[in-house]
Amino acid sequence: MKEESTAREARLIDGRQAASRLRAAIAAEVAQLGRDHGAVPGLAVVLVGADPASEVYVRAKGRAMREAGMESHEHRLPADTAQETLLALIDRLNADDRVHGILVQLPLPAQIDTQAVIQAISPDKDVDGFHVLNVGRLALGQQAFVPCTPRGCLMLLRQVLGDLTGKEAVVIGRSDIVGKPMAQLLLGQNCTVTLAHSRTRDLPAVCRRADILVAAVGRPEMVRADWIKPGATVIDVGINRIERDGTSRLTGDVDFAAARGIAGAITPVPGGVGPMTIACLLQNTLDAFRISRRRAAPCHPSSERKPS
Ligand SMILES: Nc1nc2c(c(=O)[nH]1)N[C@@H](CN(C=O)c1ccc(C(=O)N[C@@H](CCC(=O)O)C(=O)O)cc1)CN2
Repeated sequence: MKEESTAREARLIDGRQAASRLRAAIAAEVAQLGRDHGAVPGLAVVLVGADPASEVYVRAKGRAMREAGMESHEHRLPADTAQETLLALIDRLNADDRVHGILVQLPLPAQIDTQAVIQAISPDKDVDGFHVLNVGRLALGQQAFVPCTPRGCLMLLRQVLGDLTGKEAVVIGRSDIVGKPMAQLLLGQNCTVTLAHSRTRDLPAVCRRADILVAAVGRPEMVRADWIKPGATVIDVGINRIERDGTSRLTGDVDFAAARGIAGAITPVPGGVGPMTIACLLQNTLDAFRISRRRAAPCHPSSERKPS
């Protein structure tokens, strides 16, 4: 007789499915905008050099934009592009009315100062949410463009847990792109947040406190099963390509196979957070489009002060 396993397995958080639902809803809104106003949201994606992973992501972004009925303006520059050339392109895109969002694919080649480029993007077109104004607005709890990966993580968490109030959340990794904005978003959801990093003392013990554990360190399978509180929700942001037994495969920052026996719910890699990053880029572009239309709208006569 076949022996039945009694081991409980964590619920799998399907990022592909969630992303595909979000993309379908965005496509429907874009179609409606076209019917009502004859207008199309547009995103400019700038790729400098030919990093193979960046090539894959930029192609995926262009495809997703077109599938949602939006315009994708791709700008590919050689790896030895001078910073002034890139800044001049950003200036042109800032002034282009067909471009509602601007994204410069990271990482950039070493001769370019990444911060100088990001800060040159108009904050109203900063669909990556990396401009200092959007970072500050997020920290103050104001309306801001939120970086796509943490925005996607929060959507998945809300889908699984609903209200996050009072939850203990631990974020491992303090990057500007994921760790820091993720911590801000969780604070905004009334979680008790610990932002842990490579110098955190007794990291496993800190992680074991977490109802919500977000791993964003870029170290393959660093988070072991005994770091996880039973029943916790685990979001794995890591995308690490590793070679094993002569083949290459993607793995996250969490030891998925072992963690699945302890966690309550967990994202896989691939198929978890990654697809949500691109879906949230579409959402941010649609948001940028709406903001630009509100700015351009003439003042409605009925809102003007009437003579007394
Ligand atoms: N300007 C930006 N640069 C970068 C960002 C960003 O948000 N803005 N994030 C990452 C890369 N990234 C988007 O650009 C990204 C990474 C992964 C995925 C994804 O869908 N991953 C798949 C696996 C894909 C594969 O096989 O390699 C998955 O996890 O299922 C999408 C976007 C760095 N740069």
